[in-house]
Amino acid sequence: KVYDSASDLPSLSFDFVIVGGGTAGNVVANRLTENPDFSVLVLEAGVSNEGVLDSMIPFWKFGGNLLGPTIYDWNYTTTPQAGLNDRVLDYSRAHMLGGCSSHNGMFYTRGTQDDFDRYAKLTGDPGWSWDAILPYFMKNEKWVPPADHHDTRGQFDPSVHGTAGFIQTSISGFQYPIFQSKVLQTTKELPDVFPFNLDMNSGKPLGLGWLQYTIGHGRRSSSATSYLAPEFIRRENLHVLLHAQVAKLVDPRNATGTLSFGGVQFLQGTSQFTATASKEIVLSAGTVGTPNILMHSGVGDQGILNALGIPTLLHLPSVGQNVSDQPAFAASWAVNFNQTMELVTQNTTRFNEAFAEWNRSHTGPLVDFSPTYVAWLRLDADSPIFENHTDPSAGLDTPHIELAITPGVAGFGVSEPGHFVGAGMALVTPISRGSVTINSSDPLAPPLIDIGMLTSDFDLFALREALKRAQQFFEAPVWRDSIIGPVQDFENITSDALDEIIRNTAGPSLHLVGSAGMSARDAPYGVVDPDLRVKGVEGLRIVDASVLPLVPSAHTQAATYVVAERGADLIKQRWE
Ligand SMILES: Cc1cc2nc3c(=O)[nH]c(=O)nc-3n(C[C@H](O)[C@H](O)[C@H](O)COP(=O)(O)OP(=O)(O)OC[C@H]3O[C@@H](n4cnc5c(N)ncnc54)[C@H](O)[C@@H]3O)c2cc1C
Repeated sequence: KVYDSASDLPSLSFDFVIVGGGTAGNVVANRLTENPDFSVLVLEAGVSNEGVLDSMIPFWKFGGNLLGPTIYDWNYTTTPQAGLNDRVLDYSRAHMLGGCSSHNGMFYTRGTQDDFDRYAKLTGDPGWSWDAILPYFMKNEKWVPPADHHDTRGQFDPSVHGTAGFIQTSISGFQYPIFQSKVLQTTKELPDVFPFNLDMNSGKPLGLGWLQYTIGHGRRSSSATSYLAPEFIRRENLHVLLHAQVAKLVDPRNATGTLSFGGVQFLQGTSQFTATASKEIVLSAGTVGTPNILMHSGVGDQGILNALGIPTLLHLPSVGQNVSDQPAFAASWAVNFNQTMELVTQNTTRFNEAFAEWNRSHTGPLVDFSPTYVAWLRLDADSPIFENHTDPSAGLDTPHIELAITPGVAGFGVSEPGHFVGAGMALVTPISRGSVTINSSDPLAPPLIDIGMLTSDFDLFALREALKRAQQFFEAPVWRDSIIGPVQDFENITSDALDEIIRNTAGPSLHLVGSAGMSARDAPYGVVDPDLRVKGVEGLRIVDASVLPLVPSAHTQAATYVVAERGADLIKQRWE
């Protein structure tokens, strides 16, 4: 059941308390309550996703309405980013059931075999390898036909997808035929740079292929709509409390010589409550929320905690450190055909028609976030940057660069009239690192989010290369008759001027990971062991994107879902 008020809960004592009803937390809640003997409380600070149209309609303009400042977002900002000319950026984290899966861009990209094999190596646990994790991708996924039921043969590889899982995935369900044929023709004209890849979720994504989304039947599929669907939320042993912000873990004990916590303190309005877990507390508050709670509970770097007068219960200096996100920017080109997203974004009548169609049948131009192909590319092996930097990618089948090719303006900042094609460019293997830390002893004060963006010259170099590849893409012969010109002239500027443009316009992909990274059991760094148990604490696990020690070369929700599916299995193995 979902509750709005703590006073309606049947009790404040459960077997498991999960902090955060987000992308990962709801997976764990569902899986644990498959066992009728386990009682579970989920504490979610945010609001319900129920009936929130902006969360249901995939088209980017709707999800965009949920980003800050709104009640659906924590409305965080970063610290001034030195690599971005000291700009302070909005840093969105969802404040609603389903977490970021309720308001993200829905790209469904798993990362590479190399990424997961590297997690296995770093943790010393083969259970995190690609082969061991693949069944969890399958368990999470329910592949469905696109909204328009077009023939998808040759657009994906069914053998690498799950059809009986929870999160619905599909290919774009609205067609832009001129754009599509040109994109596919480009893979034929420039096969060395942009070879066609049938399925970017096979573990080997290099090349260009059809993007897959966490969208089913024209609607967003989130951890809230799936793992907390009515048939699950009905379970007698599952309790989800909204508007419940966890302040810290309380009632520390040391009876067995190892630290444990008796309860979780949370606030609803001005009232304070403590929920207890007889088996385990699971932190699933995300890469920003989880380290924040740990530090306010006295688990973190002693120096930071001492300075704020927070008693250190466990000196764990890696808490909140080593975070990374993928820097991104965008470029667009004006075109002379009108089959682009601007058909609806720049024409109110058509937009209203599309909205009416979506309401009627969940079909039409609003069924995709921004119908897209993605090219996953490596930097040239002989790039001069490798003279000073070791390749940060996990292996030779892992991309450095992502180009999201869209039938419309990319970056969403351009409002001039016309029709466009665009490239969203990201560096998916950043070297720059940042931190999530605190500068107040008040658990309700926002944490300090320093994403360290573009502090490595490797990252800047890679973004410059990404732009070159995007230019190369739209210079292929097939585009010649249709490109009118770039929205921003990157051709006739110096490389210093280009760096300035990047530093002034690049932003985060919002794929933050690493603030509670997993490491090998005996490693002198890291926050959780390969079983996701907080090192040095009994009865406390972390199951969310914060445990990924390095960002996968992809968008991060799919990796978060498999962390959650495996995390739930690890917890069950301990208690069943
Ligand atoms: C705008 C945006 C677009 C994105 N686009 C994509 C995309 O297209 N594809 C993709 O793969 N990834 C995307 N991502 C990233 C991806 O969504 C996240 O990596 C992933 O969802 C993180 O899951 P999580 O479970 O770690 O955290 P979350 O989903 O953020 O869940 C954490 C939950 O904990 C709650 N919480 C936090 N603190 C507390 C507290 N103190 N007490 C109680 N509850 C608390 C939060 O309200 C939230 O519901 C995007 C992210 C954003 C923000």
